Amino acid sequence: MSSYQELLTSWASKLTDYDKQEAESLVSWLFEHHLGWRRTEILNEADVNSFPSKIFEDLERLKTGEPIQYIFGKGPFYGREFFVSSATLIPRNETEELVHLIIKENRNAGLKILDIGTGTGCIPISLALEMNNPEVFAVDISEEALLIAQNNAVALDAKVTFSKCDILNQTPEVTELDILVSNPPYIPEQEKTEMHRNVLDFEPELALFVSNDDPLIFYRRIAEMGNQLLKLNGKLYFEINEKYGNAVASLMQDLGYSEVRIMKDLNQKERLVVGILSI
Ligand SMILES: C[S@@+](CC[C@H](N)C(=O)[O-])C[C@H]1O[C@@H](n2cnc3c(N)ncnc32)[C@H](O)[C@@H]1O
Repeated sequence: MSSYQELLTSWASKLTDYDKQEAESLVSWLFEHHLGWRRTEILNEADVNSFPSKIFEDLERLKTGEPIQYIFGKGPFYGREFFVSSATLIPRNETEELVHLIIKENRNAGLKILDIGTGTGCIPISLALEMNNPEVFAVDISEEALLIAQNNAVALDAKVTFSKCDILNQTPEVTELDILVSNPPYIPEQEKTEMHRNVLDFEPELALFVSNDDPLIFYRRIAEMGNQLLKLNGKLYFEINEKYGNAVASLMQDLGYSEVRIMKDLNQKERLVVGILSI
């Protein structure tokens, strides 16, 4: 028999890819998922022999650096659980901030919105459920991702129209938009070497990387498309690589967007750029 804290410490020490705090948080998530234990509960003793075998399998997967969201097949975003798969990015906290900003700044009813590169559908589904009766569309190049996004919309009872579109070569068939939003791939290939292996080995390359030669390719293409797809005074919201705030902002200004703002996330990193189409 071991105490909760002893087990937590001993299992966390096996997750050598993570710092102590991260590892303990992952193990406490494992305990909650498989055993219904909450971290706040004080358990005097636990009999490891009574644990379901799945928890040991999942611990082995965690040890390889596999993100816990892929192991469980779901992850939290803006107060809801979203299915994830190896074809989708795991929704991030920065993206919750993007969603929060859009909700806060757009209170009118019936706004027409398009999300480009939707992944799990976390952005359009959250907007569909939190905003005032919007009409929401979303596209992605990946059919597997679109299937997951569609499942999320059904499970969460959100009305979103999904379609397949390669936005580097096609234009979505949705016009007169009030809001265009995207968190596109934005990591130059050269940054791979600096990345943690739980991202590199498990998250889809298609969702993450752009060529070193043209890291802003998605931003330029989407901002250009915004000229056709947005209404006059429609808004473009981007999540960005913190290194490219000024470059994305000036590209937007050149393409006819005004009141362009670069905004910081809670970690004080430049993560969002917003502009209004004014030509
Ligand atoms: C950084 S992920 C963002 C996923 C999701 N919006 C989120 O914030 O969690 C970028 C998404 O863009 C999609 N994507 C990549 N290339 C694309 C293309 N040419 N056309 C459309 N979508 C693309 C990927 O499949 C991926 O789902």
